[in-house]
Amino acid sequence: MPFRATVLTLYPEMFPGHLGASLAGKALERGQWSIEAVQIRDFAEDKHRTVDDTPAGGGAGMVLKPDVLARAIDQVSADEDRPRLLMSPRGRPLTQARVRELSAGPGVVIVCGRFEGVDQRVIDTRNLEEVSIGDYILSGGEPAALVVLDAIVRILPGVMGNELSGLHESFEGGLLEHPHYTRPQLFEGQEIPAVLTSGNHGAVAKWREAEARRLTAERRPDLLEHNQNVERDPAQPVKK
Ligand SMILES: C[S@@+](CC[C@H](N)C(=O)[O-])C[C@H]1O[C@@H](n2cnc3c(N)ncnc32)[C@H](O)[C@@H]1O
Repeated sequence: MPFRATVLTLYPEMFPGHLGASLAGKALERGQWSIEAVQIRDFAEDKHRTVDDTPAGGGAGMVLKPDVLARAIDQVSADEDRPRLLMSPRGRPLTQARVRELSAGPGVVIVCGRFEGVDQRVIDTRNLEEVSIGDYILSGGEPAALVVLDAIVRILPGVMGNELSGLHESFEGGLLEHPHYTRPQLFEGQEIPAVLTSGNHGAVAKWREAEARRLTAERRPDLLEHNQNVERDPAQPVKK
């Protein structure tokens, strides 16, 4: 069964968005994955199709109603084992490791928050996994859902042109990736590092490893602390 994404949103017209273009779009056309955007408002039962209400305890903004959202979730994912994600700045930050797990599964149900967020009881009773895409606030969960799906879809089997290239990315081996160069040999007075054109594959691998470590230490020392035992040959695919 191809990977199946169901997105619950107040703005279904935002999907598939950029995922309808390029390699993800071609894979979508080929049926290698599917996406369905479901309008949460269709599950409101009053004549104004109300989806939000004022926060208990007072304060600014509105909160997505649990009854409406629960009906939507139950309708699209009753009796099945796809993980249910809630896009949320309070969630666990998305990692490439979690992306790999999700891409190996049957699909995902993604709930996009709006306003101040969603009622806590629907998070608890419907077992929603809160996922953040970074420490900043978006106006809604839709762009976050597109980010999560982009990361998943690009590593589905057969989606990327060169399957191996996905194994050499930043984070895959616990390090940021080394810098890249291509022709021309001389650009605005700057040469490609000689080792990369030496034809010595062992030396190239060593240089890439050293550069990956240098960049990681400089920009993301937290990654090195979490991956003290990273021993990686960048010429080899990363073992999962
Ligand atoms: C304006 S935000 C709500 C922010 C919330 N009041 C807070 O302070 O945590 C509206 C919705 O956008 C989505 N969102 C905003 N920032 C996000 C982020 N960094 N990662 C994932 N989703 C995000 C969530 O679905 C959220 O419910």
